[in-house]
Amino acid sequence: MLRVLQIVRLSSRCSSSFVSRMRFLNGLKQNDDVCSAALQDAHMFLFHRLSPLLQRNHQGTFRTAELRTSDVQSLLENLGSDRTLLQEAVLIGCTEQNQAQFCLDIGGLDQTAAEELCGGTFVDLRKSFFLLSGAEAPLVAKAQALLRWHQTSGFCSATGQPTHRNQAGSQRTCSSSGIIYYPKMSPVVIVLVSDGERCLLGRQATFPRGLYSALAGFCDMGETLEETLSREVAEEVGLEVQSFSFSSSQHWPFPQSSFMMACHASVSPAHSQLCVDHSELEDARWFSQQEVLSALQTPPHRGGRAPPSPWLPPKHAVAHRLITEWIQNTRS
Ligand SMILES: NC(=O)C1=CN([C@@H]2O[C@H](COP(=O)(O)OP(=O)(O)OC[C@H]3O[C@@H](n4cnc5c(N)ncnc54)[C@H](O)[C@@H]3O)[C@@H](O)[C@H]2O)C=CC1
Ligand SMILES: [Mg+2]
Repeated sequence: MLRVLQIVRLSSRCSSSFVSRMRFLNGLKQNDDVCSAALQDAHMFLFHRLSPLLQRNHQGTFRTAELRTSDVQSLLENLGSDRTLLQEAVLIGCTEQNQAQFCLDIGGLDQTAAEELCGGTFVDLRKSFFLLSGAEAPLVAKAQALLRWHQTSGFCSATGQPTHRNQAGSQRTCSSSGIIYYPKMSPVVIVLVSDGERCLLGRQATFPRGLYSALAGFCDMGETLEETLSREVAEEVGLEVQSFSFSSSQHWPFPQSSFMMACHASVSPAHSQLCVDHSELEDARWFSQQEVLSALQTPPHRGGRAPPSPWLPPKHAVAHRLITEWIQNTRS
């Protein structure tokens, strides 16, 4: 109990609300009692078999359903589940007012009944990620990644024995060996290559028709960011990078959690002849500023009619940010 009070006092004494929130969250991860107390009055993000619950408002835009712990408790009772399912909730963040945010997957319960009771729909993450705006999309992606990790990490890979989670869901421990497991992400470098005048975009055969994006590749064990970047560009399009700069990063939930590190890179215009590895990319091409600018100005493609060419990644993707930064930098 003393520890609980210390964490609450430590958080509330801090002058910066950001520092206070980070200390509060860290306290919840470290202390199961504090976390259990926070779970009793928290914001809850509901999932059904890893699809988040969304509601449509009067303007036709989508939001995550705003549920509190007490709403979820009533829902579980109405669906004939016992309240202990709530203990499977996973901590994902906290509001500006230091109110904890948790997610919970109720995949074992009746989906249609849950949707009727909540007035919403469970929407596949690939779709919901692009329907949501602002801070909601990354929060839902994070929640789904954590829920998926718990669903696939029930046993220790060294002993085969069950693992048990802490209350926050930030780690799992093997009941036999004591090995601690943490949620896993794969580091990926994504790079927009330019020759000064044009930028290089490529597409995999599995991309939707017309979609071109920046080059991307998983980091090999032991590689630095710059080594991955140079290797991927060499492997995929046969070019040698001269220089690069870091732009920003993003957690990307598809197909599984990746940590995307986004960079700009330049190659010499005298050595810009592409030699595409077609086992990795269906196509890769240089695009002029004008082509990229008009693709950026095309309204989002919603299916039906033919897609624009090139069709660029949506705003939530860090590839979109790289492309808009390149346009700004080359025009200024
Ligand atoms: N957020 C964004 O703007 C964008 C994100 N991406 C993401 O970047 C990621 C990497 O891009 P790719 O060109 O597919 O990578 P890639 O060029 O490294 O090729 C994928 C292949 O790498 C191998 N691989 C090595 N380590 C792996 C790991 N940890 N997980 C899975 N496969 C591994 C597999 O054989 C796989 O088929 C993809 O998951 C994709 O979704 C790609 C473009 C834009
Ligand atoms: Mg690649």
